[in-house]
Amino acid sequence: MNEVRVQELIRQLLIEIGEDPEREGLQKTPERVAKSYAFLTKGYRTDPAEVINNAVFQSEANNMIIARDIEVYSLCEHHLLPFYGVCHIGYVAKKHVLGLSKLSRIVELYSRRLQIQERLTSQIARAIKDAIDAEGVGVVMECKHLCMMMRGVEKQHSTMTTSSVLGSFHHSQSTRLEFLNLIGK
Ligand SMILES: Nc1nc2c(ncn2[C@@H]2O[C@H](COP(=O)(O)OP(=O)(O)OP(=O)(O)O)[C@@H](O)[C@H]2O)c(=O)[nH]1
Ligand SMILES: [Zn+2]
Repeated sequence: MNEVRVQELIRQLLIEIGEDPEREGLQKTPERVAKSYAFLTKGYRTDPAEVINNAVFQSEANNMIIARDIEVYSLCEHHLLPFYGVCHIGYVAKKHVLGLSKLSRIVELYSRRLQIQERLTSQIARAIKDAIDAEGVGVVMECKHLCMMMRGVEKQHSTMTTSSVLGSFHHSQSTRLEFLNLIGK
């Protein structure tokens, strides 16, 4: 991302919305916004292999591993407004498990992009499945979308829930139910 070009675009945007980019409070705004977008979209410039960083460990146990309430902040691709909430992840390993922090890092990798919640949910599930050849993966995400709260239909209390289930979480109802039970759903 070319931050200097983004700064100029933000300056133009300020003018178009009727602001004066030279007034004191706005002088550094293009620079701040460019930095902010670089962070909020860093997922495009992050290499999945680097994120996982070989934190794949052998394990014979094939019980279910759960990470609950991982915070999610993303931008909706329709309005560039935030959606945010929590993500719950479960998987059953075949031979390998992932370093615990890597689940959160995979969430970051895909949430720091322009997204719809459905795709974000399935990309996270797929990345975990592929990284360790898991027997099954389940991801449930619950988010609030500012594009529905502060504009548009202006619904303040609605939450969107999405899920993606792969492998045994897809085929086996008992595995899926165990997952939903463990995440408290
Ligand atoms: N399925 C899905 N829809 C989303 C997500 N984020 C935003 N949307 C919806 O995308 C739709 C875009 O609809 P459009 O009619 O093209 O855009 P709009 O006129 O701004 O729509 P309103 O929000 O209804 O004012 C809206 O219904 C949004 O609520 C998401 O993550 N998943
Ligand atoms: Zn939106």
